[in-house]
Amino acid sequence: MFANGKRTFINYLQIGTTDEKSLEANQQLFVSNLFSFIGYTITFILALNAAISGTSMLSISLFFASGIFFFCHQVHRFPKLGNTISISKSIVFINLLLLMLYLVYSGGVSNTGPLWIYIVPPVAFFFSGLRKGITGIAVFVIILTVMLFYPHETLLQTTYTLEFKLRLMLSFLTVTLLFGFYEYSRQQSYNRIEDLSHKYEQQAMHDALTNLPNRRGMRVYLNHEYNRLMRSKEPLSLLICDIDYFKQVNDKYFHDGGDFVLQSLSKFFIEKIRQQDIVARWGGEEFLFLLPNTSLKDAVVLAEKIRQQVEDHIIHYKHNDIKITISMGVNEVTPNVNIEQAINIADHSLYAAKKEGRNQTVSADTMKYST
Ligand SMILES: Nc1nc2c(ncn2[C@@H]2O[C@H](COP(=O)(O)OP(=O)(O)OP(=O)(O)O)[C@@H](O)[C@H]2O)c(=O)[nH]1
Repeated sequence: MFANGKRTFINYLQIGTTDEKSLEANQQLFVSNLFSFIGYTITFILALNAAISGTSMLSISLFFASGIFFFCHQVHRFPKLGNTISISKSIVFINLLLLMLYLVYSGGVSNTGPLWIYIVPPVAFFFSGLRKGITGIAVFVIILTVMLFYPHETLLQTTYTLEFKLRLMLSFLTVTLLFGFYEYSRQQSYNRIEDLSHKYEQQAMHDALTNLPNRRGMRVYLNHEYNRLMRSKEPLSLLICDIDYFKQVNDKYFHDGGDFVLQSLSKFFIEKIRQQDIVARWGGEEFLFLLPNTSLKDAVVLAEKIRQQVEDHIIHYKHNDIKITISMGVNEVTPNVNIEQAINIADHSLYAAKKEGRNQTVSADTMKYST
């Protein structure tokens, strides 16, 4: 029973949250709903209290404010209105400021109205962030100062002692400063976490040795280009490349020498491809090229060009001149096969190139293009 009530209440506070929205947006919505809920509940109780005390103007104002807070919660039921989080946050904040100003102006019940103004700084910073929050609070402080210190209290319906007014302003500014500092530290931590998460995401998508995208990173590009192919029907080709007898490079120049060859070959590939092409380290000494807007025929021409240039290229490593060759398998991706099948077909072509004697390109249409 209690658990059911709790679930219903949480569901009520989750009005407007959807799976399509980001976690952060849903969290903001939840807190905004919670704030609206607290806002309309408390103002409603205060309104009743004011009505019982006979302060009808205050009671009407509080009922009105309560209604607006309630609207801010319910507005998320109407997504057609647009960005309901932004609408709700703005209205809640303006409503709160006006209500606080009215409480100071009227004195509220037994002149205790000004005690509520300390709600303003946390709400301002939560809803608007540091900069906009400070601006909102500055506007509030200016209006408040004018109201409180205007000669002969013309702008007040009640009277406060000068001591009270000075202490109210001073304590309000202190609370603002503390919340501002808290918000600043929170934002700094958030930015740091976001930078770190971006950095780790990049690391997870890239190969540490060559700095090329790794399998995981390449999958993102592959899916993106495959989806584009399905929409635009523009040609898309894959080229899979493997270094020949790489084990011998490792045996002769040790693992560091092998690593150096992988690094310089990666740089070499980057120089040879167009800006829209992607090359990834697909395995140990295997590279996968993704060539958008490229037909099978053009991909074979490019593969042959690269293969030839690698053959002619000399890698200088610790006074050694290292020469390597590569084998290539080429395939064009078509809408009737999925990306995995397309890679497999390119892999089979590579296997055929190896079997035929290496240092050559084999196209998926099984034609051999060079020796
Ligand atoms: N230095 C270095 N070597 C690697 C790395 N990843 C894989 N290798 C080596 O690459 C070699 C691949 O050897 P094989 O699969 O026998 O292939 P291969 O010698 O290139 O012969 P073929 O591919 O048949 O032409 C192995 O010795 C692996 O240890 C790496 O990151 N650095």
